[in-house]
Amino acid sequence: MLTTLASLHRQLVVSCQAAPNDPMEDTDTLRRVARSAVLGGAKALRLNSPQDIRAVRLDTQVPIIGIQKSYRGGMLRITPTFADAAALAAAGADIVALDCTDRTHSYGEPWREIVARIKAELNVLVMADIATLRDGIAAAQAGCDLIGTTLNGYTEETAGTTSFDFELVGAIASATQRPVVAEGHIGTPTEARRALDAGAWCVVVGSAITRPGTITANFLRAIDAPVSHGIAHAIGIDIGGTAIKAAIVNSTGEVSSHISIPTQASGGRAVIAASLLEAVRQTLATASVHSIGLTGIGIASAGAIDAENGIVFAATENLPGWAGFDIRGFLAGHTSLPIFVENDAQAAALSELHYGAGRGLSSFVALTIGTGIGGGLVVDGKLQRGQHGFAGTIGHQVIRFDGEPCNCGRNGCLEAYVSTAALIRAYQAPKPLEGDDATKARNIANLSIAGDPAARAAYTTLATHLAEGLANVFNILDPEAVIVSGGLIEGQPTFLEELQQKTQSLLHFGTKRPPRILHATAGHYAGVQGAAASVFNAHSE
Ligand SMILES: CC(=O)N[C@H](C=O)[C@@H](O)[C@H](O)[C@H](O)COP(=O)(O)O
Repeated sequence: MLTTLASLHRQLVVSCQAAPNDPMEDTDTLRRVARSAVLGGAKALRLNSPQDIRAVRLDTQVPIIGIQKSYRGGMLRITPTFADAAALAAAGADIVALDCTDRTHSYGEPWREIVARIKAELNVLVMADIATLRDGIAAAQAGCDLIGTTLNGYTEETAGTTSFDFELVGAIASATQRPVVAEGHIGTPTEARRALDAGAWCVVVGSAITRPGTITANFLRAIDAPVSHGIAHAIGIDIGGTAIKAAIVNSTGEVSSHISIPTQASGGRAVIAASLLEAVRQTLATASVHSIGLTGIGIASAGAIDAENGIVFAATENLPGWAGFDIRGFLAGHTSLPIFVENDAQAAALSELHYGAGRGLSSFVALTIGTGIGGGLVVDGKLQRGQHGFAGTIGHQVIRFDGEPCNCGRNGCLEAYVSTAALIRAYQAPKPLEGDDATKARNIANLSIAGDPAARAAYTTLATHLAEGLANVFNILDPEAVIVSGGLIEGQPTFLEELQQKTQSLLHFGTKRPPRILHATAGHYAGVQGAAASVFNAHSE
């Protein structure tokens, strides 16, 4: 039996079954399908009923996983009794699989009893068909030899899952140390390979190989999808400290079906990840309802991002526990769409490049001013991420030696002088403002727009400090422009002009090369658009 198990390691098992009442539901037909699969290289088969097993055994000695499907009471149960298991073993199955989910079964015997009797009375391995990690752990404790993800998506708890859950495989493998069979919803060779790389012992593929009706329907779905006239769509997601924005974005930058979900950042990594998943699920569902074919999912997140691997390299306590999180790996367990991850400020720069003030520019720096300063750097029409994702971190250049404390732990960073908090500090109010920092800053912004001298003076202070930083940027990089954005400076009548003059006066040979400072035009959804742009960019490369 151990050699059977060893022979399956990293191999493909083909499930040769037909849906009830399908024209393929015929033992001789499935026998031929099985023979063909073995000729093609399948190292094992999964078959339903003693009858099919006996027929296929006449042709091949490859291991057979035997099941007895039962649909009594309208509910599918795999191998509901010990007698079923014994009949499968007698017909030639090497492995008997049975339903080990913890849902209530309206008929048959308790699965633990069946497992115990198979182990005591039959000379076969036992495979647990499960739906969740919890089921997998229980099955391992009950002594099952293999654990298969077969029923993920088919129980009430997991209903709605129509793609393979790569994360589940890894989680069961590490929690149980048992061989895990990746089974159910594996639609392509790439997914089969990915399941093995995610920790599966072997892969079972059924419908994608042996059900012509399902394969045909899949082709038709793609053919019948609305004509897109060359316009692609992607999901764009922007993870911020308070909200996660998500939308469907087309390749011209148009944003639709946008939603916003509270990040609940104080809950830490698991809670933020759950909010992210919810945003992805809702947007995928919307795309599906409207039959919108998606090219991929782009995620913009605060923190320094290892874009190549889709991992958060470093993050501040605005997103507690976020540092080190494998965003791509996490989402890959829930969708087969390709996933791209960018830093949020770098995504905003991408958005300006493709859909905003950066169109037609080949080199620029885009800054977003808010609770801090985010920056993105574009050179020769390409976003520069740097070796660790930190390129464009304009906010942490020191402009005052021993100056104001910065939240990075140093003193005198530009960000300590140009931010929401800095604006509030600079505002010498006749009477103190009410509310939280965001409310206070909004009030100052409105007062300044209305011409209030104290508010205008606060903005002048901000411009004076930002000019120090921008002069450095122009001196070091000599870009075509700097593009600035952020609610704080939107609609401020004289801010940009003042900033431009102050920067020029500090700049080396400033009169010969007046710095070009532009307002961003991508707008409120810049992060979401930029995240989607990273998907389209990857496809055009
Ligand atoms: C839920 C259920 O009844 N699963 C059955 C189990 O044997 C089969 O119908 C599936 O075809 C098999 O699991 C392989 O999955 P997929 O066909 O998605 O590759």
